Amino acid sequence: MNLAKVIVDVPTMQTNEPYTYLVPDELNDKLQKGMRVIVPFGNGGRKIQGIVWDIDNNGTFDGELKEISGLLDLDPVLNTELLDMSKWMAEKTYSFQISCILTMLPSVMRAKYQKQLVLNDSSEIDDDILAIFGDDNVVDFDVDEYPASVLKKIIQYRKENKLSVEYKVSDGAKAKKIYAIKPNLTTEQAKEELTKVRKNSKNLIKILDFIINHNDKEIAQRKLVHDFDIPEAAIKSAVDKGWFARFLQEEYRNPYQGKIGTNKPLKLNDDQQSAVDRISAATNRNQDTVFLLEGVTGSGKTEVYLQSIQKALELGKTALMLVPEISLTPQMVKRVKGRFGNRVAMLHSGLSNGEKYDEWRRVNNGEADVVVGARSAIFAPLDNIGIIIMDEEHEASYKQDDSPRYHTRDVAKWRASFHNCPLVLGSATPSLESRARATKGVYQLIKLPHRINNQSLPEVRVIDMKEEVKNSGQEDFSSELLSAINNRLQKHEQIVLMLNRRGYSSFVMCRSCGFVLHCPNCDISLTLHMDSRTMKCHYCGHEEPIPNKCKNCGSKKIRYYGTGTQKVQEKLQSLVPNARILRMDVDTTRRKGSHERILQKFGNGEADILLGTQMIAKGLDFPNVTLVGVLNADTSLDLPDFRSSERTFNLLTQVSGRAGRAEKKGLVYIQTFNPDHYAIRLAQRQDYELFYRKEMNVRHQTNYPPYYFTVKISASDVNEAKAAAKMYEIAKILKAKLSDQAIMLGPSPSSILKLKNKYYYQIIIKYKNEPNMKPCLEYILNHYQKDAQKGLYVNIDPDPLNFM
Ligand SMILES: Nc1ncnc2c1ncn2[C@@H]1O[C@H](COP(=O)(O)OP(=O)(O)OP(=O)(O)O)[C@@H](O)[C@H]1O
Ligand SMILES: [Zn+2]
Ligand SMILES: [Zn+2]
Repeated sequence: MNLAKVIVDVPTMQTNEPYTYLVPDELNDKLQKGMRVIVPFGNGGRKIQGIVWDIDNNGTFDGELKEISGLLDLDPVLNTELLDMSKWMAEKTYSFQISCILTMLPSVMRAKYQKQLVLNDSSEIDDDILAIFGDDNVVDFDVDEYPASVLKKIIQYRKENKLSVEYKVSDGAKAKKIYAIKPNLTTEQAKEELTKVRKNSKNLIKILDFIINHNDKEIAQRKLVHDFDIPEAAIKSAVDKGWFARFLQEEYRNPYQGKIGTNKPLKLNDDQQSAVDRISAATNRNQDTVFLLEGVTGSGKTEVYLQSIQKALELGKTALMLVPEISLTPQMVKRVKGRFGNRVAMLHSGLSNGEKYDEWRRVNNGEADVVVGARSAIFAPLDNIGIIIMDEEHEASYKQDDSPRYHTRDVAKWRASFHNCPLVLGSATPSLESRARATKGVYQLIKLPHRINNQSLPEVRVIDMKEEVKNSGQEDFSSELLSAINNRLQKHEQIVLMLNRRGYSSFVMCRSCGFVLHCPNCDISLTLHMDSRTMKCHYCGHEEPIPNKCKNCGSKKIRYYGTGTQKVQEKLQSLVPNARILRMDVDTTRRKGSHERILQKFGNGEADILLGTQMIAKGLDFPNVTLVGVLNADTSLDLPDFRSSERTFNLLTQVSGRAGRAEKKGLVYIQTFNPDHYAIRLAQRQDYELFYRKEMNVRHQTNYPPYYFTVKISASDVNEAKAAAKMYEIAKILKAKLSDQAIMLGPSPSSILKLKNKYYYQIIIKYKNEPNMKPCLEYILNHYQKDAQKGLYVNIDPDPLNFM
């Protein structure tokens, strides 16, 4: 028997194993591992998508088998490497293999299921039901489209088998097709025709001229219209005459077409050169070494990446470079595309789904051998990888927040060892975990301690806002920062200002009774937004009108507290009326391409000040920026998370690094209410190594990573008591199964207890050596799976980055 093992698109624990199907004869020679198929599933035999995990041409099976119904692909969409990886990843992240597989593929390849209503027997069926079908026997069927009276009848007819409901699997992965033209005439024939056409048939003459000059050329119809000024109607009549063959051709959507110039490799300085030498030696020798490239801001890490990629390409290998989403700036694209041209595929959220699919196919077909992208680009279907790079390796966005909760760094390591190639982790402020591994010699440490051209790091001044408020009542702009802003405006130098809170005011409080307006769905206060004149929840998107009286006591004494980017922009504009200010935050960058447009404008000198949230802290390389101001350095310090010092240090160091990157010297102001906090003091010195040692001490004393491993288990339910009770139950299991060296924090409500109408309770376990941990977590996952049907979800987050 020809059998295939298929991983089905039913994400439950019971279906987390491949299912066996019969391969029908007509698919025998076509079916390959890693293809998407349609298979019947369950008692009703509804059709779902699956992935072929394995094929056995001499299989035996006792019992009844269903047949594969159809193929969705002509070539495999997952190679054996990615198939193996999906299994490893499912185990590592306590998730379902099918979820991992779907995460690896472009979203358009996740099949959609369309319910259909089928008419089996039209006798004795009411007219209003027959009308649904029109002339067909099958129609798409969405339950909410019909009134209850109609649904009732449908249910009855179903019982009588006159109607049935089926599922159609529809594949969203469609290549874009365009018309292309190819001349059918030889040059001689065209010349011959030319003597026959009338002198005033201008368009036909143009067409024949085209054929005479380009007679073997295939050309997009659109191009023929554009470049040769031939109207579509004339092309059609040439097709009718048999001069042209017209056919449909696949076209890649290329968002960068023709927009990017070229650039040449720069002459490396000694530190950069020795970095490239060490990295490419590993590529040469097929060694899966992990390098930690610790380079201060502006030390030229990108050039090291590009030249190391170049070396891999020279050996006929491919390269994968990951950057945080927000660093995929026009500058970054220009540098990489400008260096390697069309060989580069870009994968990021700024592209439409169609564009992403096309870029993915260029990689899958081997047409692109350099991939640059954000988190999910780690799954790009490259063969023969010679180098993997992760820029800003400390960035939290490398960890996915939903299932599968993978960290890109772990996947990158897996792929590097599969391909026997180096992995380069780069940052000015490496994560403590990575830096500690470098100390131990697990990673190779490479340092770039100086800025390019030996420009010094900018001077950083810390301003105590407690004093400032006392003396001048100023909350947003200290007098020192303001005079520095004025000074730069006069000199026509540029300014970057960071305020880590968007919106206008962070909360609204009644001064009579102290009532704060909260989101009805979440345990979070609503933020005032002036542009839309609404109160918004930043977690679930809930919006409501700005209140004019207190919802609790009816008082009109309502005050807005705290500031966000919108309010600061207003204030700043009134302080420096002639300055041109650009604001960059989630609200101004929602539209496709707006992020790029803002940065382009700033880069072109069309604005003096770039004001934004942490979005502006990373990667920007503008030579004319000489002043950076952090308006409130404390926002990330106050969070109940053991990494808050590390995050604050990183953010301040990164944003400081935007100043003085070229010839002109940079200056940075950090405004804070905690001027003596070590994270702020050390960020002032931009001394990563000292911060690392200090913070390692803190972690050692408090038993946190990198000294301990952590795992977070959480339960959520619309009923708070149920979520809490479940966590206490789980706590009991954990206590029974784990050693007494494991430290358990909780059960406790999560810091945001209520989110999108669900309550969250959690346990955090810190542990060192706990052989029982994996089986124990798997037991919990299996055991509580059934509760998901009732709306109670138990989630496991290994090595969580978010403790709240
Ligand atoms: N060898 C070189 N010669 C001249 N200029 C260079 C050289 N290497 C890099 N540069 C330039 O130095 C500037 C800073 O480099 P780059 O942006 O790569 O720094 P970085 O280390 O990534 O900094 P950050 O961590 O702050 O993003 C860029 O404008 C880059 O073009
Ligand atoms: Zn009130
Ligand atoms: Zn909400």
